[in-house]
Amino acid sequence: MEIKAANRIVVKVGTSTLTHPSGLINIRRIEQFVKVLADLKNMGKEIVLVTSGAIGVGVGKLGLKERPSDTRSKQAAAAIGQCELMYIYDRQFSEYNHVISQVLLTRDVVEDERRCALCRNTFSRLLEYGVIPVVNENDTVAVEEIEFGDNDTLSAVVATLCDADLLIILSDIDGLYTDNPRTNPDATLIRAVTEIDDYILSIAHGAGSARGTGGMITKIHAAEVAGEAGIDTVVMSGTDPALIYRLLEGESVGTRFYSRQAKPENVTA
Ligand SMILES: Nc1ncnc2c1ncn2[C@@H]1O[C@H](COP(=O)(O)OP(=O)(O)O)[C@@H](O)[C@H]1O
Ligand SMILES: N[C@@H](CCC(=O)OP(=O)(O)O)C(=O)O
Repeated sequence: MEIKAANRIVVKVGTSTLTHPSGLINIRRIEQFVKVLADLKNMGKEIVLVTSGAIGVGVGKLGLKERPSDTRSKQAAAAIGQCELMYIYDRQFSEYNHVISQVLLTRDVVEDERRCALCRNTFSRLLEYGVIPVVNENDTVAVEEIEFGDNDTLSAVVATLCDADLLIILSDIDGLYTDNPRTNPDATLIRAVTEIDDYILSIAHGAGSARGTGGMITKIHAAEVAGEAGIDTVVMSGTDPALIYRLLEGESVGTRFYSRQAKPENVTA
């Protein structure tokens, strides 16, 4: 599918895009980001937002000096931060007259047919109502993402559950490079990936900052999960949210992972 034609879009934003190096929320970034999503909605697109940041916001609210390293404290911080995070989004989206909803999930919902169907029903009705679902992991009942990872895999699961046309993963880096550009200055950006093979898996490494958790490898796994459902994934920088417009206008932005069903004819990886 041409990116321009994508109508139902899942956008995932991570902690390192939403927060300053201090760990506190990056107000300007969130404002710009919400404005772009609200505008896309006004253009007729259906938007589902998968957002991290609960722990970061909770840490700020508790006045802790740094992000805790033990799971129990991270769960508590997430529980505290989640409502503040939703309050921030609700206030921002309300400025543009958009209604949001909170959906807390665990990525294993897809393993149970009934739970999977319940999630699908909720998403489809929310989208019919014209609401923007705002999704995060339920960190009280699952700890995989806060212990090992990120919300990247969750975003792919959500894209599948919503039958999305496109998954956009906003990162602190502008796409997949031939090596981690933070450690190898000669690494170059890969514009298109038509197959997630051993080479692609070998160049994707872990997180690059104290606030990032999954790194590139979890984004590749997310692209794999989405790809199996016929959904393309774009990994791109979240630094300038307005870049999403350029992507949706058809410009080559970030790294595009083509799903199995959507291999283009003239793309070189
Ligand atoms: N091949 C690669 N190409 C690009 N970034 C890579 C690669 N391997 C590892 N990385 C690291 O992955 C990081 C992005 O993931 P992460 O730190 O989890 O942040 P976020 O979830 O906000 O995108 C990059 O900043 C970079 O340091
Ligand atoms: N669900 C948690 C943690 C998930 C997390 O750190 O993900 P990410 O920032 O995408 O690597 C939160 O909202 O803080």
